[in-house]
Amino acid sequence: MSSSNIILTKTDKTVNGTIQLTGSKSECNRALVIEALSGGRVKVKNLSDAADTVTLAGILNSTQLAVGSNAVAEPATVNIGPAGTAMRFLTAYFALQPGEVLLTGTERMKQRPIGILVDALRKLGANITYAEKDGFPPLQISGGFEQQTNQISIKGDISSQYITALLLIAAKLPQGLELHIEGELTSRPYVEMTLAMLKQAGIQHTWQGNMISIANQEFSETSLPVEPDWSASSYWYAIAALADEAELFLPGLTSYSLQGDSVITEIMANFGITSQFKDGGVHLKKEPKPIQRKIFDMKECPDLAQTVIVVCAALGHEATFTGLETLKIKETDRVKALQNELGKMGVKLIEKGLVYKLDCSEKFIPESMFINTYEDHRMAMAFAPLALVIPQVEVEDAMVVEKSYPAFWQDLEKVGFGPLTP
Ligand SMILES: O=C(O)C1=C[C@@H](OP(=O)(O)O)[C@@H](O)[C@H](O)C1
Ligand SMILES: C=C(OP(=O)(O)O)C(=O)O
Repeated sequence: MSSSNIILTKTDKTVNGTIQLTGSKSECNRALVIEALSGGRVKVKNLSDAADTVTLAGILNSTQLAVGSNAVAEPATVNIGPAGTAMRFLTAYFALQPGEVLLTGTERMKQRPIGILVDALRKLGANITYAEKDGFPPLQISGGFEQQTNQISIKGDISSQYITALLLIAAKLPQGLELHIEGELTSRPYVEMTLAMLKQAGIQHTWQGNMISIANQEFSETSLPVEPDWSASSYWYAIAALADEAELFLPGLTSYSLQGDSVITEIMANFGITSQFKDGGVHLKKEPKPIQRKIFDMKECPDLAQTVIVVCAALGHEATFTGLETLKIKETDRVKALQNELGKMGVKLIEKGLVYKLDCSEKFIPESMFINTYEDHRMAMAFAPLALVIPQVEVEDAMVVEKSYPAFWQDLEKVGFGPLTP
């Protein structure tokens, strides 16, 4: 598929089908770093085809080979593209590995803050300098260091990815790590996912109050299976919510998941979507009912925010949203991007301090709508379901979905969204 726009139409408002989702990029990215740190004792199972994961796997493979052949004497430039999670995890990983690396990414990556993580790693003893702007990638990392302390304090309210990055390397630190989380912890389920996966890989921890401790210890010989991506499932829940009738089967998803985004089942129950776990997956069914819930807190599931806000806008449901603070430093400023695009159907997302209110009083359904995507996969995927309520939806830069869900458009085509005109 070319990197051009795509046009979606869906005249028939019924959606039926089976969609096999790719693996969770969050789980995969953790599993890959754990595999690399374990020296191959831990093996990843069901690698995702998300571009961020493929990029990370390629980098870890090539840099491990380079270390083996002593070829890292020359500083290597490592370009992580738009993958924020991988950027943060690799910063900690390369700080530990011997060798010189210039770690960089897209122009947007150079605007995504990393100072909190760099400060923490420097306190541990790591040698990291900023190649351009203080506090932001690219980073010059001179890997391998003598550990200065095992006590680190870190702010918890900007990104949980900094915390995960430190936890992933903690067991390899000679003195282990005692991580004190300052203030509120955002995206908490992602930290829980990290600790659960480390545990599967044989790494024990304690978490008491604001303190997470991991001693120096060995990884076990084991495999880490990766579940399908619950964040990706959210677009199917949105499609079901906007369809007249929907019956969908998503194989491989189970009621117990390491992914906090599995909370989409509870969120979408408010929109009449039932989730039944059987046949080795989840069955979604639409059973129309009035929407009751008025307040949605997205702090623990920020990647679902766009999906849920677009569904509310399309249904004219004037809900209130909290926990959107971190959206401004993701692939784009997602709050601004949502405000711009919802504005094209007369819906406003009004910021009042930390609370956002959806105002649908001037909402209208245009004949066609052009969706700008701001190099953000979730803008493309969250707005695509609008083709069920707007006769024609054109989505800019269709390839953007590759970051986490490369088969998204093909999957839409399977259930009758079309013609998909590249
Ligand atoms: O650790 C992870 O895999 C992720 C953590 C979250 O980021 P923040 O902790 O920055 O909110 C989430 O938005 C991102 O897509 C994936
Ligand atoms: C925020 C996201 O990813 P990352 O931070 O890894 O770029 C995302 O996938 O929504």
